[in-house]
Amino acid sequence: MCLLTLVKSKGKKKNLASLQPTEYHLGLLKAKLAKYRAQLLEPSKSSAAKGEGFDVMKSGDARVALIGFPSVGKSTFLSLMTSTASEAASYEFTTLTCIPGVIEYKGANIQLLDLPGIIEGAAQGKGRGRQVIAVARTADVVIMMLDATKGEVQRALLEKELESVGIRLNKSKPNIYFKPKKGGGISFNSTVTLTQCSEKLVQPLSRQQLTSQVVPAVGQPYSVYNKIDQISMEEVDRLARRPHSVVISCGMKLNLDYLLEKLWEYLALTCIYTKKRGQRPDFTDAIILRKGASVEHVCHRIHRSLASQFKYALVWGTSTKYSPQRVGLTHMMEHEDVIQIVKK
Ligand SMILES: Nc1nc2c(ncn2[C@@H]2O[C@H](COP(=O)(O)OP(=O)(O)OP(=O)(O)O)[C@@H](O)[C@H]2O)c(=O)[nH]1
Ligand SMILES: [K+]
Ligand SMILES: [Mg+2]
Repeated sequence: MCLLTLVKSKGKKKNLASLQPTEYHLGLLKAKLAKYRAQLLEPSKSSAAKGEGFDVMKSGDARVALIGFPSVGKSTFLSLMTSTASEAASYEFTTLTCIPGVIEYKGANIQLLDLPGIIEGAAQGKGRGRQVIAVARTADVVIMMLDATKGEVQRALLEKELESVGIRLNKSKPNIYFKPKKGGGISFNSTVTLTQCSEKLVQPLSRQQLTSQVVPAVGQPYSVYNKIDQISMEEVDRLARRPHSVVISCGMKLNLDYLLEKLWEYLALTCIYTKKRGQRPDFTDAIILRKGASVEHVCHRIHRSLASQFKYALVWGTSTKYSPQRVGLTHMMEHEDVIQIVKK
């Protein structure tokens, strides 16, 4: 629900008016900080050559980045899961750039990115840390790949690195949408109760700052402990029970299917099928959207101008009370719903 509508309709004008001036200044401060952070993450001119090969085009329905210390098995994993071969070897820093591959799963194309190993201090620019972290920020899900033989040490260090650059850990993405208004400013929409920000607070921020700060680019990272062929059964058992964790062995191809299932859950993609009037739904070609997508999102995916010609839609599936149900643009779609759009 739009925050402003909420404020007006429920007569809670106080909410906006009582925003502390300090909060407003905090908003400005965060905007500045976001700018500095963005600069920090950009490779400096002299190191431009080092950044070569990191600008991989986004493709497919979602992007997953592999982050981890050297030689944990990131490249081995990419080569196993995709048709791309990424060189793997027993020495550290085998991979020096970003290598993209594609996982095809349940009709979706998931872009998987292999990256160089990062070292402690990556966030401050050690090694290729900045470039790697900058790529991680563009991902829908980050897989923290860990060497199971190194126990918990790697996980704690890696979490510290990622958190120090503002990558939110183990928190789901907030459902906040925004777009620039024609007359200036930003229109703001949220499906959750906001505790940390408000419409007024985000006005001083530019679109880019909003993307990087208010709506973090990265969802929950997932810990994947590789090389379980090298540890005891007890240790496998212990690691597998840790929250947000999956144990695998690339070497012995163990538990990879389970990892894919979990990854799919984590991505929480929503498959929508379309149907023309008087015809059966087209189950061969799903529209794949992120969780929390509305009818409006579906329209945008079909055609840019469809939302403006939209009259109503008929929806069959778990998102409706009865099927079909006549719904408007703001109706939230659920996984495997069928939709028929009626134009004006
Ligand atoms: N025992 C065992 N070895 C593995 C497993 N997965 C990968 N390896 C080995 O670990 C070494 C490093 O693998 P890579 O895939 O190059 O690791 P990486 O994380 O890409 O390394 P960098 O690119 O150097 O950061 C190689 O010798 C692999 O054969 C596994 O499940 N078990
Ligand atoms: K390696
Ligand atoms: Mg590698």
